[in-house]
Amino acid sequence: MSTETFEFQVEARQLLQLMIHSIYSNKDVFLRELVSNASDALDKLRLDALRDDAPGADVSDLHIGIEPDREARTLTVRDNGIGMSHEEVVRLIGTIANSGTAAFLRELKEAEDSTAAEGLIGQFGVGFYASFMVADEVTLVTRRAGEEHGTRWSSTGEGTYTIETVDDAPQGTAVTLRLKPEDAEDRLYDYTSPWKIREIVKRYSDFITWPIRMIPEAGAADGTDSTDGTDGAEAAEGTGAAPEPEVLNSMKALWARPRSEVGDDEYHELYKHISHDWNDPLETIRLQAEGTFEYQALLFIPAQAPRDLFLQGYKRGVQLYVKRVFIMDDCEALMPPYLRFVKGVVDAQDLSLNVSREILQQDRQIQLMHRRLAKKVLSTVKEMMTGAPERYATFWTEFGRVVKEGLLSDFENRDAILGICSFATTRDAEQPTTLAQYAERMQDGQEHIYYLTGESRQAVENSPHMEAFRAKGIEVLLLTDPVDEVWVDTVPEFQGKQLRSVAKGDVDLGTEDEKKESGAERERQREEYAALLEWMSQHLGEQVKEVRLSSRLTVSPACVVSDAGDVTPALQNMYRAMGQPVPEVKRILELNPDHPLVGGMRRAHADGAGGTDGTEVAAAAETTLGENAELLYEMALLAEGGELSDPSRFVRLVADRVQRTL
Ligand SMILES: Nc1ncnc2c1ncn2[C@@H]1O[C@H](COP(=O)(O)OP(=O)(O)OP(=O)(O)O)[C@@H](O)[C@H]1O
Repeated sequence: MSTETFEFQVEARQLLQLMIHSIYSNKDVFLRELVSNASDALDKLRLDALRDDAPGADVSDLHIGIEPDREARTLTVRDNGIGMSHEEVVRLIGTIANSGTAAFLRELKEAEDSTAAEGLIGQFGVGFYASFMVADEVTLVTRRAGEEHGTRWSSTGEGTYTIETVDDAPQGTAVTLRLKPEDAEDRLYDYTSPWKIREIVKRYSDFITWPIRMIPEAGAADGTDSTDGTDGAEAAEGTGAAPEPEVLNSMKALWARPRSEVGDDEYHELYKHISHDWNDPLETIRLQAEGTFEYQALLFIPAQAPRDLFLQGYKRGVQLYVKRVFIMDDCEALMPPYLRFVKGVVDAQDLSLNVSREILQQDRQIQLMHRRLAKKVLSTVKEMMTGAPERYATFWTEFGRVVKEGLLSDFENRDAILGICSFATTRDAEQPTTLAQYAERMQDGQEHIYYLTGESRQAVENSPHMEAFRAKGIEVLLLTDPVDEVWVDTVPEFQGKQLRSVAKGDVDLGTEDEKKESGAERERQREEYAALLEWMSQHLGEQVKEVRLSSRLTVSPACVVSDAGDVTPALQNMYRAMGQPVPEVKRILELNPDHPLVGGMRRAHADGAGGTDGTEVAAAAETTLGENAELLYEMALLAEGGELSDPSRFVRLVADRVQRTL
């Protein structure tokens, strides 16, 4: 058979270089990755067989074999699972399809020190390629179950790999590593040592539901003696010429075992197996449902949000098992989209092994399960808030943005979701607040929970809309996630208190007495400014629906606000970005009557600039006043971080005025 040579895809090559130069210090995990892949391959084959979808496959003794050969310094991990076709080998082993991994590689390039790099790699896991941490050549021989020919893939990890067709490959996949020399200082151990293999499997792969058999000294078959082990631990068990395979794992389904019997480490290893994350999870959640519809769930909240969490095509959902048999990955029927970061296993007793995604979506029991699991995740986070505030803070930083999507979709759990939200606040530069804490601190006479949405904390905090609130010491929530623009409009209240944007509608702050006192003064100003406001409303009629006096400004001359029920500009932009047409909604220009600029405009208007006496002087004055009105409006837009429709005209008008001061 002819041997073909292929080049690795660029990203794959980068990743291999990293593996060869070993930026990850714990090299033992290569074996976990190979066993994990082998286990997946066995799951897939069993499932196909259950569905009569694997003609010609042998499912009689499914297992994983580990074969060390001390003499040849090789280690082989073998499974008799689904295997790969020639095309699959090229597609799956030579390229990196995972978008998260591509993003990871970009970041890794930027990471300066090796600890940062190790942290990053832990976040993604690299699967099969981890072999190159411990091997200088990797050979994979595989035959897809039911197919006649097999494929041999081989590479030193340097840029190319070879592929050839083979005739005598057994069903499944065997990965043989030519091991690098032992180097304990670099945590590169002797991976032909049965003792080491036992230890690694026990630590990382004990729960794997297939037998992991070690065949000590595979080399014995070609004449080497299996009893010449040098480890003390091995010498004791060297029993002679024909070593029996030894099953290394207990195969117990962790989710079915009582909590008291399982160590946290074991849970964490299961998490790593199903999530491909190399780090421990933030939280482990166990749930056992008894009764008519029996199931067990073991759910995990990762410690870090995956990079592709917000990309289209992100696979959500947990693994579904039926009576200990793996049925599917990413079972989206079991988790709502806003909890799509939750990983784990759900094992149901009363489902058919043939169950399909479509059936699951409609199954009433599954819907009940979905509700129960969502509630359980939310209540766990709630407990974290009080029991482990630091862990909760991590949770919120990583997943808060996603969880808030639930406010738009899961009405049944809205209060529970609001209860675990926290928000940046004007009260504290670092420490966020919950709504309950905010409500507790509300001042006498304050009726609403105030917030402002925007692009960044700085932009929101410096927005003119905040001035009166700052002056009166009223706390405002600073909402800067895109999703905030949307949910605030759909959540009417929290504990009977309305949520109100400081940039929308009228604001009426202060105690009853203060309101009464300021009422008379306001009335006077309203009369004083009536003519200017009317003139400006007309002059700026294209841009705004009204010009009025403001009670929210103390420093700035003007600000732009929306009517209570109107869509904000940010939301309009979001809809537009999604390709949805939105009509332009005009906003309201509010003026600060106590600002000298606004007072000056009133006088200019009263002096005849807004008049209609038709003289040339009056016409010029009106043009100037009109331009000033435009500038005032545009300055207000800039102050809230908005954009101008004609920036060059704005600059020209400002330059003209600056010039006159020189
Ligand atoms: N023993 C095997 N039997 C059958 N297919 C395999 C085996 N090992 C790997 N594969 C195929 O190759 C693909 C890539 O494997 P690899 O370990 O690189 O990544 P992964 O397991 O998909 O994810 P991760 O990189 O996060 O570990 C797998 O998804 C699987 O389809």
